[in-house]
Amino acid sequence: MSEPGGTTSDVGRDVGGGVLGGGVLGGGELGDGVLGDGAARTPWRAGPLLGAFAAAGVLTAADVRVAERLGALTGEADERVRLAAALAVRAVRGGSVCVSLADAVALVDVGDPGPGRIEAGGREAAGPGPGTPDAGPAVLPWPEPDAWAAAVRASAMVADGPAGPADRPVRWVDGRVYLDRYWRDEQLVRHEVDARLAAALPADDAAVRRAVAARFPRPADTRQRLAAATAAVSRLTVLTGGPGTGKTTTVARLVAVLRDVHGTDLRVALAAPTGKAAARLQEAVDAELAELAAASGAPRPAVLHASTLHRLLGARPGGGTRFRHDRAHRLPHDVVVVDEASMVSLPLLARLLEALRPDARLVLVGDPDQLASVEVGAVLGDLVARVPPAGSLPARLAALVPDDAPPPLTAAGGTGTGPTTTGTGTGPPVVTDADRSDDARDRRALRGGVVRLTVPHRFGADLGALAEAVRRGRADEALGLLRAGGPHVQLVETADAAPTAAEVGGVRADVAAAGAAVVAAARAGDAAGALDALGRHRLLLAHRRGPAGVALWSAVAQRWVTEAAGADDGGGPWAVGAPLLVTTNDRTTGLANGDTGVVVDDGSGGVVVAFGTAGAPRLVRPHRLPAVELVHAMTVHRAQGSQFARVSVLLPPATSPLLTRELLYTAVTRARDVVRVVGTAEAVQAAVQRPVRRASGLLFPR
Ligand SMILES: Nc1ncnc2c1ncn2[C@@H]1O[C@H](COP(=O)(O)OP(=O)(O)OP(=O)(O)O)[C@@H](O)[C@H]1O
Repeated sequence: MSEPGGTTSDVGRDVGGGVLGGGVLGGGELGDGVLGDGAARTPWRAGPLLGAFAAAGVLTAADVRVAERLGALTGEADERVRLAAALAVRAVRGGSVCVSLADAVALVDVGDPGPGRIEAGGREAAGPGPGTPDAGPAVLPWPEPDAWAAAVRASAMVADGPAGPADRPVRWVDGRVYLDRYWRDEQLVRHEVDARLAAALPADDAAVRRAVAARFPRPADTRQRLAAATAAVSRLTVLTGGPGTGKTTTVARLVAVLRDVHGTDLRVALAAPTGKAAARLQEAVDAELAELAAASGAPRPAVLHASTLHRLLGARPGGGTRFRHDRAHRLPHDVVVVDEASMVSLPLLARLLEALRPDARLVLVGDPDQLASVEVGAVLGDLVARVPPAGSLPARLAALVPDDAPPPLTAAGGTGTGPTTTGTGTGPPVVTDADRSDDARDRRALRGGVVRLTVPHRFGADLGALAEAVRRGRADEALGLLRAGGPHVQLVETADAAPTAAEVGGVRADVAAAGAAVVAAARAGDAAGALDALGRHRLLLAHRRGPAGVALWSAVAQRWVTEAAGADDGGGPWAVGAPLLVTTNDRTTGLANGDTGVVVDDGSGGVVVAFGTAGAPRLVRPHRLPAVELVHAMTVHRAQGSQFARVSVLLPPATSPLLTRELLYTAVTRARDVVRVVGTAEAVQAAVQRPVRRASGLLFPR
């Protein structure tokens, strides 16, 4: 398991390590080399069936090699079974937990570009990826479905159903095919989450009511009060909402409510998937808690430290999938809050749930409409969308905060128990029309401890409306809002996918102004000022390479800044004012992959690099730094968990497989004040119309 921003070979390691490292088949058979760098270029000896899928670009060499190896190790020669395994490996590379064999045909049919093209972390594959135009069901020798399913279920490679043997590398559950390791993680999450929701916690109702009312006094704070009450009586709270809807504020006050009720000794951990997000969380929560204390005349509470999830769990040197805290060595905390939970992968959530004390409260906070984890799973989205088991939570909340809790769903509306499931009890949930409204969905999700905040407090109305149109998949509306523009929204509609110099004139002005301000502050030795200026504007792209990629545009932006700032040192990585991105995790300095900093004059002829926030800069000497690169532009994936006053997003051509609804939504919502979208109308529409689909079994009853 790698931290966010992990490479494709990290994902490969996950697959190989999971299948074999778990001891199922003996160690080390599938090392990094199988899925690691260069695998796609390595020739392989595929049988005719897998060879056909590989030749069509649906499978990569890595998919095929893993499947063939598993076949050899389990004595399974049937190519149809190996094909199912290869499709499961392919699914994992694309972020899915499993593959539904029935859907696999349709996915390729609709031109799914495949995970080889949409790599984890938004990386593009070096060579042509799966889903090249000539791939399609007409030319692919798909096995006959019933015979295929029967062969898979009967195979020695495959465990059939949840009760199937525990020592098989692949598992079949109701038509879904998993690499077994991910099925186990999914089961763990399912069981732990359901156990947390099964029974509401006892609480002093009067004390909870008093604290909730005191901490959220405004009449309009309804959903925030509901969230705090949920955290008071549920061992799982999922707090969701778009940017600026008050999630962080709610977290701080929710902690205050829990302390009011349970005492200030309550051990609270704040965590986030990235160091950057953790720093933001800590700063915001501490500021809010200090303000609350000041307002009530209480002494300022001790600072609540936030850390990355990996650090909280006790990552071991060298990474790996095991942490110091696990089922045998639980975390000591009474409350664990995880921000930016949309970036948490299924395996990482599984490890966290294992490490939590059963009586500890878990509060997951995030925006499920953003890009999901760079690794496997879209677990926040799944927890919000799944049909939770019936529990006592809604009734408990209705009793505790009657004015804020929505009335329970009624059977008359067909929604009394939420969407029904098909007769076999194993099919997908059937959702009636009455269930589809936001209101019905929110009420149903409350059974799962999910509270969605809906009122944006920070966004300009035009920016909020744009984000909402993108989130809801309304392409024409999103394009209309962009074209109409406003104080917080700009569209530079380009004639061609590649913008002209005139079309990026505004981007250039913003890049140059922010960059020159960074350089000026850095030259003056003003670390806080440099970090502040660094957050004024960010250029975002979908791709790393190519004409619409970070590599090219970062170089262009660097030239703009160098010209604007009159830098005479070429703007290299140690030039004063150079913006740096950390590209690996480093225990010595505590810097994490994704942290950004600025090279600052140290006042005595040398330089230091300032990281952290303007409020609390951290200075690190260059020789102590882990791997860094210049960051005049970054991918949208990288920007997740950060916000900037102004954002310019350069869209790739409409045909780019990276151009998805989640990507555009995440890009747009990185802006605190103004977003500028540069691209063709087709690109905007293509993005909004293309939601990412990640297969997972969490949405199903088992
Ligand atoms: N109930 C409320 N009434 C008025 N203002 C609020 C309320 N809750 C939060 N705010 C304000 O709204 C702004 C955004 O809140 P906050 O940062 O908590 O949102 P967020 O959802 O965490 O945003 P992001 O996703 O961008 O981190 C802050 O200025 C906060 O003080």
